[in-house]
Amino acid sequence: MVERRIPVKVEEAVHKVMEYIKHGDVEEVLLKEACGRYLGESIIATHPVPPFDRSPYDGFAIRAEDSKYATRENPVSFKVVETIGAGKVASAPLQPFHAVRIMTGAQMPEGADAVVMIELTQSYVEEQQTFMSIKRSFEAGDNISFKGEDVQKGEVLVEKGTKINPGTVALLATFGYSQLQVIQKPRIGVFATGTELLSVNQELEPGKIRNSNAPMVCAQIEQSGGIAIDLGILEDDFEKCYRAVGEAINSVDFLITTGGVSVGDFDFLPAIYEKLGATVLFNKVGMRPGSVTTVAELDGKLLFGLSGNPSACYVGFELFTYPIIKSFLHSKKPHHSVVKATLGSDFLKANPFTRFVRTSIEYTKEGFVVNPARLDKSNVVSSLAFTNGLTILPGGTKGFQKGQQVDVLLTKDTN
Ligand SMILES: Nc1nc2c(c(=O)[nH]1)N[C@H]1C(S)=C(S)[C@@H](COP(=O)(O)OP(=O)(O)OC[C@H]3O[C@@H](n4cnc5c(N)ncnc54)[C@H](O)[C@@H]3O)O[C@H]1N2
Ligand code: MOO
Ligand SMILES: [Mg+2]
Repeated sequence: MVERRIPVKVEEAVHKVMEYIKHGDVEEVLLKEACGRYLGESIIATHPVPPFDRSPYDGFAIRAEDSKYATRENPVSFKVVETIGAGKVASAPLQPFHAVRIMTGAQMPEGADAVVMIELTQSYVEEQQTFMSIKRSFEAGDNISFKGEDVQKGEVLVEKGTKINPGTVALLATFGYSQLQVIQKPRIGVFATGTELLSVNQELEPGKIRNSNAPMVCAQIEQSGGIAIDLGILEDDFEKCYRAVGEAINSVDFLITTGGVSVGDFDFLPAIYEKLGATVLFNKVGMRPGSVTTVAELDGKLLFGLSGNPSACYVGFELFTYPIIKSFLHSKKPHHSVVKATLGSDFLKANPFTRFVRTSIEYTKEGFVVNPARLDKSNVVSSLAFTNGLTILPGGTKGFQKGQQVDVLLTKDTN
């Protein structure tokens, strides 16, 4: 008699897994290696940005009050006393009716309180002295990029647990972080189980297929910010699988197996979890594909028993393993984002379980539109190449029609 499994709701299954969140420690990396990693320390502004008042234009720094009576009919002239490019500072405080020719990014001379763009001035030379004149007045503060206008000293700019993007790298560089603390990546072992499995470089043989799950899952792990450790293929042999799983768990933060979790004669994972003394969080989820996804816990470590069917394996990872990886990385938003979209095709057949349709989501003038990515069956692999989201069709007695609004889980890593 086959054991009857009680399905748990998807949200409940996710909730159960999230009770075993483990947060990663920090490690130091060079700034050039930091993009894509998660901040292990908050970035706090150690100085204002810009650190000094500076000119946002190529022009002339003046005292605004000297320009008060400048008009088209009565231009006011300034003696140009020096020229400073970015990186240089004026040699002396600015005197009345003097101007410093100043370039974008250069520090404002002491005493100057406005900048006139070059295009609004006329320069001329008299007795070997350069002058410039202007035909309108300026207010104090005109055309100045003020110290601290971008960032105030002491501001907490980016919090620990934020994914570092090229913009974050710019900020880190601004504050002199040539090296910084990031969260260690979780090490995740992956076993593909199945006597039918060949490695990628093997020729097909009768009854055999190439192992596509492990390379896919390793890519999913890497894309989510973890380190994938491909532990190879295990034939469906209880003792061999039991020993391999038992040993591997000690050297990784999480362990994924694919296949062998259903009720077949050679589906050994349930018995392996039992013999290992692991606590099974659930072994059936009210979803399609991936209903047989099983998650167990042993000594605080999670064992993800993903389904062998490629599409079910993919979905199981994105729903359960992805948020655990993100949580390990201290992400404050560990789950994939969900957006509203319009169904581009009919799904008329009702299903008691929540369906996660591998979907190609497109952004059109009318908003997001979703269509199934090729054949929507648990055992297909081809749809996965065109999947960038999972359309969530709640279980029930009704089907869904083209044009209906649905929720879509974006599987592209946006967090
Ligand atoms: N009597 C029942 N049979 C099945 C049930 C059920 O409830 N009762 N559930 C079905 C569902 S749903 C799924 S999903 C699969 C799950 O099977 P397993 O997770 O135990 O996986 P396997 O049996 O090992 O393999 C299933 C399928 O996937 C192929 N596979 C396995 N590993 C890989 C890999 N690394 N790369 C590519 N393809 C792989 C394997 O050859 C099988 O075709 O069970 C149903 N059966
Ligand atoms: O678990 Mo199976 O993937 O529901 O199709
Ligand atoms: Mg099976």
